Amino acid sequence: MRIAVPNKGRLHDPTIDLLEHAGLHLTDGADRKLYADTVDPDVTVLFARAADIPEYVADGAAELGITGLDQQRESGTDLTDLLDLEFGQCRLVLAAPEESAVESVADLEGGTVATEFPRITREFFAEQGVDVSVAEVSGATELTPHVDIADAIVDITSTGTTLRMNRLAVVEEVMASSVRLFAHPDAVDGEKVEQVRTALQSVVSAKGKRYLMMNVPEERLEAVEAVIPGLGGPTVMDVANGGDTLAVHVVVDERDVFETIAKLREEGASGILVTEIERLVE
Ligand SMILES: Nc1ncnc2c1ncn2[C@@H]1O[C@H](COP(=O)(O)OP(=O)(O)OP(=O)(O)O)[C@@H](O)[C@H]1O
Ligand SMILES: O=P(O)(O)OC[C@H]1O[C@H](OP(=O)(O)OP(=O)(O)O)[C@H](O)[C@@H]1O
Ligand SMILES: [Mg+2]
Repeated sequence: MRIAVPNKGRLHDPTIDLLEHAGLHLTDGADRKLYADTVDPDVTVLFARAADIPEYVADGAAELGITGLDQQRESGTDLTDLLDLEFGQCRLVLAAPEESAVESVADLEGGTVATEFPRITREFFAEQGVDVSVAEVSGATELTPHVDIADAIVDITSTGTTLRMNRLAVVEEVMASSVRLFAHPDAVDGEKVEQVRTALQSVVSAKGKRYLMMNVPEERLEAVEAVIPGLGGPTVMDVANGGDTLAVHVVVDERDVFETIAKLREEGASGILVTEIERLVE
């Protein structure tokens, strides 16, 4: 089975990291190659441009592909979105020069919009019932409204720095995107596909979680259990030669850790350890 992954750009490194954390180690390096083997003899990684990955999967060159939802929408391919990998979060927005009269989508009627995403842009304006001409560019989109090529742009933003630097203001959000695991619709039920999906899911699930370990005097167990949030009950174990001390282990949301630790200490827990979790199969 083949997985198409970004060969360069901002999605390359986090995608390789994700595969590694999921246990799908690349055995022969990721640099400047078309293919790489993984520790699983049935899984090969195919490197391609983020924008080309949907086509690779649609054409059957790979059963799975990892790329941005924006790229899949722009490709017009019919793929199954198996899993949100929760990185590469960004928004496609309609933006116009800060000093321009464009304040709403309707203000662009009869105007020109420059973008690297012509399909998404056409669909957006068609849905809004606003007639524009779309100028397809392949980079530096933010400059086009300042050189009379376009009245507005549809482009990616995340921190907003690039728009601000180019004195552009958001008029409307077109879509939100993040990196997804896509499958060819005919491959969805494959056993290997499900194995890979589960492995990647386990890394995504673990990212926002922490593993807490602590010592608790037996008579404080109930009080400690009462302040532990979520994810089912804790694991409680005897401590060898520990008298009436118990070891309590539990998985909690990362954002709850700070508050939970304070409460655990109040209730008599000690020796509290917090660790990251590599994978969590729910
Ligand atoms: N600033 C950003 N923040 C978060 N995600 C982003 C950002 N810019 C792009 N992305 C996501 O990464 C994907 C690929 O962007 P990237 O810049 O790596 O590729 P590219 O510009 O198409 O690469 P190249 O043209 O060099 O092949 C985008 O389609 C989008 O999903
Ligand atoms: O809101 P911001 O945080 O400023 O991010 C937005 C910018 O990020 C992307 O460019 P990238 O850095 O990938 O460079 P590129 O134009 O070479 O693709 C995108 O094309 C925007 O220009
Ligand atoms: Mg880019």
